[in-house]
Amino acid sequence: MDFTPPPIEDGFTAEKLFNQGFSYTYDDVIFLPHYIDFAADAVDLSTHLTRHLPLSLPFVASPMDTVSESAMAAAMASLGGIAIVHSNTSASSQASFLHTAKSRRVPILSDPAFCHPSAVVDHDDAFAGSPFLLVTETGTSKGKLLGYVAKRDWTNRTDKDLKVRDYMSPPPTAVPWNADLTRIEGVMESEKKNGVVLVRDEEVVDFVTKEEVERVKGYPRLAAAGSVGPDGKWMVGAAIGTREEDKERLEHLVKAGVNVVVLDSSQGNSSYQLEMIKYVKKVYPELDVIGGNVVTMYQAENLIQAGVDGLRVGMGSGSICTTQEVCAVGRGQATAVYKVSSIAYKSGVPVIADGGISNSGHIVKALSLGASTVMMGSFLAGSHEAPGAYEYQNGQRVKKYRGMGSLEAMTKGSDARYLGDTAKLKIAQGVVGAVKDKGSVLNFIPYTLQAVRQGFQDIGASSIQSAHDLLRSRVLRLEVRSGAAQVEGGVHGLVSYEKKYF
Ligand SMILES: NC(=O)C1=CN([C@@H]2O[C@H](COP(=O)(O)OP(=O)(O)OC[C@H]3O[C@@H](n4cnc5c(N)ncnc54)[C@H](O)[C@@H]3O)[C@@H](O)[C@H]2O)C=CC1
Ligand SMILES: O=c1[nH]c(=O)c2[nH+]cn([C@@H]3O[C@H](COP(=O)(O)O)[C@@H](O)[C@H]3O)c2[nH]1
Ligand SMILES: [K+]
Repeated sequence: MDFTPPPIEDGFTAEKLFNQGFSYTYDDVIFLPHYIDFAADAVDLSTHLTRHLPLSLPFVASPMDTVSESAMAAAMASLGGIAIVHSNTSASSQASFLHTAKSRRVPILSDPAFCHPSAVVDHDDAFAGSPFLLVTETGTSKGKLLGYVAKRDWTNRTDKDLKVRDYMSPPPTAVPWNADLTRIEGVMESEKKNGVVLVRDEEVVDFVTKEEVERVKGYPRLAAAGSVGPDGKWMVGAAIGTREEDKERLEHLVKAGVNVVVLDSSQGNSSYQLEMIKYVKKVYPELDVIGGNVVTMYQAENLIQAGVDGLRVGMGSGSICTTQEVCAVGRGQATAVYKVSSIAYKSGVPVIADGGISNSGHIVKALSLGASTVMMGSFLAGSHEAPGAYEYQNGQRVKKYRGMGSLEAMTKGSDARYLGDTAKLKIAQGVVGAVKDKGSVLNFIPYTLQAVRQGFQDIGASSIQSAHDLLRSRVLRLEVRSGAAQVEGGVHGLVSYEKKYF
């Protein structure tokens, strides 16, 4: 890697560009290409989420209730990234997201329901949204497995008044919880079965079908390892708030093996957050804590002094955010990422660029302006792994995606934090919407990663660290794009076209 500035002065350094009184976002700026002396495949995108938590992929799923629950957590960890499970639910149910994701080493999750052999299943509520009902001696996940009922078969039965034991299928073969796809597939083949159950410590954790194994096998393979913590399980993060009751929530999460916590707030530079950072670091010194959100150097410095291990950057930049409109505060995301990173790196605190990512170019920009990872909401919502069911809107298959500060999300759980304890008037800082079906993150994340590698190659950065070095040694040059330049940079002048990336 060559860090000598090009002999011919051209473009602006980030330092100059971001100190002119404008708030810029990703689309405003464009990098000038540099010099290529390595292959795109050689670009190493491994990184750190926090001081002590390495990732092989710089991608983080946002703590939102339409993005990150168990399935997203297992999928992101299997790819080498991580998900932060949301806290818009009870502490025990948030802990169960961790438990479920950490109970397997494959990104497959059918979340089966359980029942007793003498149960009569006369309503599909018994399946709790899962395709399978597992029948155990105790009627819970912890008893001996006696058989199972597939919802598909149950729906066609005319004798639903019978006890389950009278029509259940025999129990599938058990496989240890941490078996990988090859092993699971091997067992299915040798036993000539179309499904197996994953079992851990006498607990049945899931039912894996051949169909699901085939689906996952069809996705691109990443060379990078999955994110496995010191406990040998998938790494999963969790969001908490800054109220007294969040200390109890944290205790539940720590028991469930949480690998990192995010103090989830739009304005992290508060006495509440500073106190919570100190509390977490004192009570759980081994646990890394991410503070935020911040967009200024001053906010960042306060949290760094309080002891954060990572900083989440972004205020009002999210696709569902209305904070800048409602509160008149925030910052253009490119400026925010650059400014916060320029102070955080001096203390070795990694920055998470949160919000506003809608294409691979935005990821290249975030990482090259100093972030170590990107946190995404809308980019991952609408995927197979996001919570919720698909529906149709104007003939398009979509999934719901909503802001955590939308009226709907607040009504569901974040009421206390939004209303304050005494406030009577609810003001939303987010909207409820829908995003189109994107398929599985296991499919589109590897392609996105490859696009990011190509961007890195163009600017001459062979790793995230080298991108940061290019930035700080003033070799990286950029410019602001005028409105017309932005139009020119997009597809233009065609009567019709189809945008297809892979
Ligand atoms: N990144 C962004 O631009 C934004 C994100 N959001 C998301 O919405 C959700 C909620 O964000 P916020 O409203 O900022 O949550 P928050 O919990 O930080 O703040 C809600 C209210 O509770 C108060 N509060 C917090 N701790 C307190 C304590 N210990 N005692 C008394 N009052 C206390 C705060 O001052 C604020 O008035 C989060 O998921 C956040 O990520 C919301 C708006 C903007
Ligand atoms: O102003 C806001 N009101 C909200 O209701 C809200 N909910 C989430 N967020 C933030 O947006 C980020 C996700 O943004 P993207 O969809 O652009 O990835 C998230 O990661 C959050 O930082 C909110 N911001
Ligand atoms: K916005």
